[in-house]
Amino acid sequence: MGDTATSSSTTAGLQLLQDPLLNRGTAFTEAERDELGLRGLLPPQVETIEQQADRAWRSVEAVEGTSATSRQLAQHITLRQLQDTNEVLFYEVLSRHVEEALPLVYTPTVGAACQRFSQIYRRPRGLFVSYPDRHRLREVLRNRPRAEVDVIVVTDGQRILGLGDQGVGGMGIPIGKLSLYTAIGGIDPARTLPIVLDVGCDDDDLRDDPFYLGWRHPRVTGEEYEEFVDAFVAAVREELPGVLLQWEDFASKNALPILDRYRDQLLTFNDDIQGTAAVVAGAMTGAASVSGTSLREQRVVMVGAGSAGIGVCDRLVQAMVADGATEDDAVAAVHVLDVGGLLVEGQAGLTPAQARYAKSAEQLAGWGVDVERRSELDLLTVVRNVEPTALIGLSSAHGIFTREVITEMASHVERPIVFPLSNPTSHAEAEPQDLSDWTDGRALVATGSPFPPVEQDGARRRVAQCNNVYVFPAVGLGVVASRATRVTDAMLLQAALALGEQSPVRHDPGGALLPEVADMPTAAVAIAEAVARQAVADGVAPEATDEEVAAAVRAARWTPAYR
Ligand SMILES: O=C([O-])CC(=O)C(=O)O
Ligand SMILES: [Mg+2]
Repeated sequence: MGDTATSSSTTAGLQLLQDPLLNRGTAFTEAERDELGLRGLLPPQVETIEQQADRAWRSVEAVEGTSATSRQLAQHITLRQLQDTNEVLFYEVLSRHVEEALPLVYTPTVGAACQRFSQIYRRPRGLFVSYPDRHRLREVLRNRPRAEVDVIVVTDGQRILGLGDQGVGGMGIPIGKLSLYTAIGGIDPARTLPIVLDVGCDDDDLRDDPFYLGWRHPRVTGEEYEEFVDAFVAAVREELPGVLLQWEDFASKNALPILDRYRDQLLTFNDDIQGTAAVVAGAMTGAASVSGTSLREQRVVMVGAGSAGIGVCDRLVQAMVADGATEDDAVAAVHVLDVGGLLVEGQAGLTPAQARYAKSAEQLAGWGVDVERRSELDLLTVVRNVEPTALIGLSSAHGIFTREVITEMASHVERPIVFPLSNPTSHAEAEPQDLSDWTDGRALVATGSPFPPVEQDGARRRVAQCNNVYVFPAVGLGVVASRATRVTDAMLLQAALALGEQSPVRHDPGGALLPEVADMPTAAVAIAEAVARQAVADGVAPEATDEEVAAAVRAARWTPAYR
């Protein structure tokens, strides 16, 4: 193993075969083999990309494992190796098998790949920006493997999916997200850069694992952490001005402060807060359209007052206002509960973002409850009094959407919109099948985690999963195509509304609230156009007509082909 420093390792032909962006493997033509010093380095057959993709996918399917999970992880490794060998071919395989391949390169399998990052490590990809290098971050960025970059996805590994602190292993997430920026959004893979900020790891078992590849140190926190993130952002601005910087899987306590600190300074957004909220608002738009109600008429109960829950509420309010509601009315129509009950005015410890939704005694007059006692303002009481059209969970409280709560809700509205969004499955607020059974199939459901189709009256219905993958690749495409310099809230709202327009349930009553995985690349084009148009309207992108925007989106789309 390892590179041997013989003269043969430096031949131009071999170098070409070892560069995943340039390598075409057996697809190099006879003429190219002569021209590029490849004669003899490849078996004699010249193949098409179709033949190569066929072989590659068969090798993924042939992978065996002792359990479903171990097989999927081995398939993930196989696909990652293909990505590190020949990227065009990797994306050709992904585009042909997007439905089967997506769960292998992305969630849920990428979670296992992060947990076992140090065991399954083969080759480096992206940039490892580690705390001990804090005084040389520009040097680190200058060493980036690709000169021109359109999109960075960065994590510090502290809150990887629902799996907690993975330290340097968090790198699997930026790699996986960027694969989808290309496979779905059509971002040129040569212009993507995954980054992990290695600021230590608080999982002792991981840190003490003899194979652990990260900096073996407890996490840097407080001012030191902030200064490091600041230094990283400064280095990015110096080295890659204008790049889209997506924050991913930071712990709640850091995610919002980081977003607030940089959102007006950089082309940036947080995928977990803003991306997820846009997808939920998109699913809600689709649901409202089939329920025969408008967005501005919705009465929303949100269970979960963390940054994700409040982020969803903010985006919904924005959508309701865009639909004609006043801001005051929209905010008044959104009720938020935390573990202690409904958020009420004067409650201790509310953040300003939460306080926006806290209800006054006046607003609760007529409920017949003592506002001083929040424990009386529990979910069932709130549902009984608010008669919500939509009930959303980002609470991690498994099963909190009980039969009693749902039956109560369904007695007031014809098509109750119910989104149990907590991940993973074991934290979901309800099971889609139960929601269907308790409402005779009237509930309009979207989840956070994947669930099997729901059976209703002998028919099977796919359940929409509100994953941010419906939005982030399209935001990237829209931003790159329009040469936007900021990601504005209005751009994310337009992404949500454009996604809602693609909701299959609009033309098929048995359809899901969000598009099929196989239709994501097509949906991404429409969403990207909406994002780009709004960037122009907001003055954060150069002037362009709608036709010019559409043409720019088409032109910006990279598709796998040997050029
Ligand atoms: O990666 C996903 O599937 C969704 C996501 O951003 C998260 O759970 O953090
Ligand atoms: Mg995430």
